[in-house]
Amino acid sequence: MTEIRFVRLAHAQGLPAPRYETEAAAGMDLAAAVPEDEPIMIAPGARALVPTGLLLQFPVGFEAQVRPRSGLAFRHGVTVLNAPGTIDADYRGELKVLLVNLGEEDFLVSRGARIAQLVVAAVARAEVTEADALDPTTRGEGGFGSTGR
Ligand SMILES: O=c1ccn([C@H]2C[C@H](O)[C@@H](COP(=O)(O)OP(=O)(O)OP(=O)(O)O)O2)c(=O)[nH]1
Repeated sequence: MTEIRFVRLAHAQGLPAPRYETEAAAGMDLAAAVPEDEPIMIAPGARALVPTGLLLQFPVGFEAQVRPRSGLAFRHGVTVLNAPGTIDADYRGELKVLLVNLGEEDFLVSRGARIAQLVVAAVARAEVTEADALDPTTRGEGGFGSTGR
């Protein structure tokens, strides 16, 4: 199994560590590391960068994706603006979650609220080469609903 190491910054002390909630869950919930007395208010249409107080390390060849939680999206219209957020294997900064409120009411992010989930995934890296032409295919330039017409 891939090891994902994390460091908890001072403002995340006391919050639950990222972990899989069920045996085969794909994502680990991320908790908001905002001060108890300073929740973040996200007005309708507004966005906020929410700290998690976590530094992550995982092997090269993997990424971590920050994805929305469906319950928050369904109940409040709150989602991850840049979903899936990409956490690079060489990033050593704090993991942050960019939330947007697409709902019609203010949304309050309290300390410890589970705001998003983290999915670790293998990534392929490609060697990029420039060419004069590409190999022909049956599809050719067809796209955007071209099949079945
Ligand atoms: O939701 C996110 C997305 C990114 N990051 C961190 C980890 C990632 O490795 C780094 C850079 O992200 P990205 O490549 O998406 O940002 P960019 O806008 O292209 O900035 P940069 O020039 O720093 O790559 O920011 C987060 O903490 N949360």
